[in-house]
Amino acid sequence: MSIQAFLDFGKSLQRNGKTFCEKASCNFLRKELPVRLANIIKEIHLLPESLICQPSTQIVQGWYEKSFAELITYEQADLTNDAIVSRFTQDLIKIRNRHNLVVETMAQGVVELSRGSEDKRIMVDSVTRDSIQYFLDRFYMMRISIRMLINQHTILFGGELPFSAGHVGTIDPECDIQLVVEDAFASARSLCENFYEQSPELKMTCINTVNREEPLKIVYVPSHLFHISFELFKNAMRATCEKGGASLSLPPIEVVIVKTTEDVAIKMSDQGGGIPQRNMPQLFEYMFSTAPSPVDAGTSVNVVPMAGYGYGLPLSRLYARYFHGDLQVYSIHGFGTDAVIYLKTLSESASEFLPVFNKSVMKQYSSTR
Ligand SMILES: O=C(O)CCCOc1c(F)cc(-c2c(C(=O)NCc3ccc(C(=O)O)cc3)noc2-c2cc(Cl)c(O)cc2O)cc1F
Repeated sequence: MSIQAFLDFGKSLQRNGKTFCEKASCNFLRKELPVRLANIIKEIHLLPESLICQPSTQIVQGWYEKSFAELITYEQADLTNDAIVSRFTQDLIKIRNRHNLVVETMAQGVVELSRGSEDKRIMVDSVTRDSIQYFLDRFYMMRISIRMLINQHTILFGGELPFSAGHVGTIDPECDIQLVVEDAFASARSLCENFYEQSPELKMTCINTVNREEPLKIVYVPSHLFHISFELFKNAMRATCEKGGASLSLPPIEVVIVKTTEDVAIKMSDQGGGIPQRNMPQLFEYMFSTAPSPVDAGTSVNVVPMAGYGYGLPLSRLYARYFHGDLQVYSIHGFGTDAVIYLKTLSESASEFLPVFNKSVMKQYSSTR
């Protein structure tokens, strides 16, 4: 699906009526969701045995198999029966809630593997690490796509409220990029103030090369852009405050947003000291991110780290890539870091970027089986 297709379907409710559209949406989802779940389940089976055998991985696998089994009971259902259509929508809400903690539970499975909870002899070799990195990128991207399909349906038909008026499901047809980025900055800033008792200022420049003097708007999912921006601002503020120490004036975080006919680019530049090039690959690694967190290391539990080895960055890159955008980080060690979010300007070009399951995928795992 492209963002435009999601939008067109949502807008067709006025023309075709809600009941007709809910049946059409059910008919699409009862085929599409089991296919996406089946792809994930097939790929879980290809994981290194050392990860599959972990208790938390087993829990996640069980959730996917249970949800698949529930959805395929609708394969031949009579969708002219309103009660069945309504039950399908309620079951989607139940399935989405069942999977709310998949990221954390899967991360726990990776931690259990790293700690060798089952068998101290398990060392995570680089081939296993690579296949886990490959799997989790695909696994979490598929999860983003499944939750997008379910959320669109449950907001349009399940009585769940859209984020605000004018939105079509989770999509804002006129998403004001500057406002969402400023919102994310404010949220990260209050977290920063609580933790560091200081925070850098924001210096923002907006350039709209398509319609000068107009606000920079595109059709997008504001919650995705907020999630990505919030994560990047947290990192930039952490580096700036850690480097700045108790100095009175911190260098600002400079944001430049540029919209052209092709792309929207959002660059966030900080003077937080940067990272050595040798460390850059680790930023996006799930295995690195799940190293025992500062809290695990015995720090007092009330110390909530600004950025605590979470999956924040790799997941943010998946959100950016989901509709064919990207997230890139350029760091100058000794000076600071630039993080750039790229989004598609045209909603027709912003189509879902889905992992496909085929023979070449199986080769990616073959060396670990
Ligand atoms: O919780 C999560 O998922 C995010 C966890 C991630 O947490 C991090 C974090 F917030 C910020 C940094 C960091 C540092 C740093 O820390 N520099 C100090 C140091 C100096 C020397 C060496 C060395 O010699 O090895 C390493 C670091 N410098 O720039 C950044 C930085 C990183 C990103 Cl992705 C960004 O968007 C903006 C930034 O300013 C690194 C993180 F890792």
